[in-house]
Amino acid sequence: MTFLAIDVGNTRLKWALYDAHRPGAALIAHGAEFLDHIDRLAESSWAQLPVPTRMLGCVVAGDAAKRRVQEQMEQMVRWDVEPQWVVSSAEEAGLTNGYDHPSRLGSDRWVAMVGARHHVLARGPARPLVVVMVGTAVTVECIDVDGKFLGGLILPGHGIMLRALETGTAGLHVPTGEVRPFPTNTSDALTSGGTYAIAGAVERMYQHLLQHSGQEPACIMTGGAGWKMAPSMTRPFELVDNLIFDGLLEIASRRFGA
Ligand SMILES: Nc1ncnc2c1ncn2[C@@H]1O[C@H](COP(=O)(O)OP(=O)(O)O)[C@@H](O)[C@H]1O
Ligand SMILES: CC(C)(COP(=O)(O)O)[C@@H](O)C(=O)NCCC(=O)O
Ligand SMILES: [K+]
Repeated sequence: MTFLAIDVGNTRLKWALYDAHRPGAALIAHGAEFLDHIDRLAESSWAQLPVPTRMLGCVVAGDAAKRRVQEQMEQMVRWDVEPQWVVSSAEEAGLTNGYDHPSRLGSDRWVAMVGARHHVLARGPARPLVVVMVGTAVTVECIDVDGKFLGGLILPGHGIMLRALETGTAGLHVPTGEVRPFPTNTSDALTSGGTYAIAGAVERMYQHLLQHSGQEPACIMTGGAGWKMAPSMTRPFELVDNLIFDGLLEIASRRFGA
């Protein structure tokens, strides 16, 4: 009973094939493609793959991207698997959704929160939780000790911040710099500005959650650019590579049964 997990973000599609649709399943193969390259998945990365029995994904890159992924799945002659996509809901896998309109919450955020909550529960008692996802955009979610998603921030990721500054000013066209406490050149000033904007926003949410719960939150970070942020955080953050896949496994085990 192989399981294909797919996460279509605004920059890249990430996929992973597991030997079962349950938490802790063994990873058989995985990969990532920029969205422009979705249309060659069938003839490249997926060509030699064992046939998936079930599939579950999350997509925030729009309906056209979703259709292109489904087209690739249809092109796989030996595959006979129905594409299923997570939609954020009021409740899922022990998590409750405090969003004003639960279905408007990005499904990648919802799935990552499911993964993070179960990551904490697998290690000990429930704790309040800050989940940071550093992708095209950055999201910072707060979950209370009972598993209620209280709310979260959306801010621009590194790339968007730099592009916004480049296009919005006359004099900011410089190579990527280093993160410095006291930047003394334009490159370092831009790179440090972006990094500390994110770190500062996260710190603020940590404080909100600490104040709300009266208990130190656990902190988990994920996403393609998470490793860039890790050294600049003000609190100890656990960097988890595959939080979205962990969430998809958790949801799949409930949805598809044993
Ligand atoms: N090898 C890489 N390929 C692409 N983007 C990368 C890579 N390493 C880090 N990044 C950064 O990660 C971001 C994309 O992360 P990702 O989690 O794939 O985003 P999304 O889920 O929004 O598609 C990019 O904005 C880029 O800054
Ligand atoms: C916030 C996001 C753009 C993040 O996308 P990503 O950086 O993962 O590509 C995405 O989760 C989204 O489109 N959300 C819908 C709006 C919301 O969550 O409120
Ligand atoms: K994402």
